[in-house]
Amino acid sequence: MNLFSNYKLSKEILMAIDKMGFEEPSPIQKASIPFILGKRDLIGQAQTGTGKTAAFGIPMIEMISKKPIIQGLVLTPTRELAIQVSEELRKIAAFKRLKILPIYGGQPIGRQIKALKMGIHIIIGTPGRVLDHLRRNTIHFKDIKYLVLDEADEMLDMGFIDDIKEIISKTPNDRQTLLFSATMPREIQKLAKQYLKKPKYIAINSGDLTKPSIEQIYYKVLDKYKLDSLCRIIDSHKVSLGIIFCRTKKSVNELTEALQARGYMADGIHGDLSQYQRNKVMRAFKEKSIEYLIATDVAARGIDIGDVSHVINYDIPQDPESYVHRIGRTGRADKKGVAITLVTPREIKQLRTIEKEIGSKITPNSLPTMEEIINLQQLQWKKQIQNLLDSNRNLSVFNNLLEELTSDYALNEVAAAALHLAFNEQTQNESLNDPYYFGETGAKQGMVKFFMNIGRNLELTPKKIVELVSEQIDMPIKDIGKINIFDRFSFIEVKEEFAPFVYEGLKNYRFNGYRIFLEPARPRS
Ligand SMILES: Nc1ncnc2c1ncn2[C@@H]1O[C@H](COP(=O)(O)OP(=O)(O)OP(=O)(O)O)[C@@H](O)[C@H]1O
Ligand SMILES: [Mg+2]
Repeated sequence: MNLFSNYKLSKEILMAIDKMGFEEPSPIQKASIPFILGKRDLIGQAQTGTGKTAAFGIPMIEMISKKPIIQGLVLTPTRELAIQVSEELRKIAAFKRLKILPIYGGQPIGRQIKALKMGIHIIIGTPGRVLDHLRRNTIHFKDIKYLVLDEADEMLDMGFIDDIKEIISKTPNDRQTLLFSATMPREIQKLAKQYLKKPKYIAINSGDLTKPSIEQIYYKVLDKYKLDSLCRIIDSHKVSLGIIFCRTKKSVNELTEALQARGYMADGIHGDLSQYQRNKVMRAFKEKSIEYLIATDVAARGIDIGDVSHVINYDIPQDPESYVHRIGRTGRADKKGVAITLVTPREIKQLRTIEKEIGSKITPNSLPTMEEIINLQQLQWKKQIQNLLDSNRNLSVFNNLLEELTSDYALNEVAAAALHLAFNEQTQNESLNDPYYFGETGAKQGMVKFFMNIGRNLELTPKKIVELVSEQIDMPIKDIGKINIFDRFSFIEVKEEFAPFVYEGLKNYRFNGYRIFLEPARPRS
């Protein structure tokens, strides 16, 4: 028996829920559906991917009458989310046959005006475009009974607040108002009380903003090796679909180009692209014709694509809320997911702040070595070769070539050379991540000491060494530790968490053609 039938829902709605494959209500649905049916205002907070859309969608669609006037309004912060929410609500309303229309910027307004004349029941819109229609008098909200702010904290955030206030002022006072988000900062709750009548506050797992089904890890990387590090990371994980977040539109463009040039199936999305392009990229990603979606925070909130196995913060998010929403694009409904954050030396503090705010730990991981990646790739090659051989595909075009080669070389030599060529030059790169020693080295507690031999770089003054080292690790050395210089031999002692950066930044460093030799100080025996 479908557990949704415990609620006072009509047959049309229950049939739709059944068809959507929902067997039992999620915790936020359990808590909100009866409450909303009871006509009360509500602030609902529950983790990402736990069904907040249906939590407001089911009772709202239940209560809306078939009379063809606009009775429901859902506001969302982005166009992609408006499209997605209207798709989900259409499924819920499939048998009741309500007309549901997304209206958002970037779409020809004429087409929307025409559609609005078709007798629409529910509008899902972005604030700017909704306001545009209100001002043109092409939309009327005097019969609105239900107003939902999805991603309420984002919606009420400074940039949107005036638009939202103006929209709300055009709706009747006796409307029911519902706010939903995975994050609900305290200020927002206060502000919300202005617009809600005696709202009930429902929070599911509010102490733990992120889901245990999302594995959270981070890698320490240096800015100059970021792209390389990213490639190593994604090559060593089994990514089925990945969203890679960048801070700016420019870095989305640059990373997209760099990944495409390296043969990854990647495409970018951000607010400066045409809506046509944005829709095209989203569709390609959903259909899996691209594997990596490179995005700004425009894709951070609400987007629900079930098979996203990995979210990668190429640039660390600006605030803990953004982190929560970004990583919530994976591990949705009952699925598992992996969230990876790249952290440069200057960003360590920010990572700690995020950890503190979200109330869970982000585990450090070390970059896979070249050897590990080669092993992994060899496995993939093996599989591909086996598949090709098993497919009985006709490969006779190579017979002549093979005959010529095998008259001079052994067959296994020829095969190995062919594999080498196919396998490309990657094998020649050196590892970025040789293991280093973290033991008792005479370093102070919580510090790691490296032995540094500057070879015959005799013109290196102590001041110059400090300067060069700071430059290489992208951080003033005085901020993270110190250097002791004794003639050609020196020690660098740094806080433990910065040790990987120092090692990665210095171990292959050359000055005037001489390599600076760096090795972790051995424990005193
Ligand atoms: N009761 C249910 N049983 C099974 N699947 C469900 C149920 N409710 C919702 N889902 C599915 O779970 C997925 C996530 O739902 P939804 O997008 O509403 O999450 P959300 O809580 O709004 O997340 P976010 O905070 O990221 O916006 C959707 O694909 C939805 O269809
Ligand atoms: Mg949502």
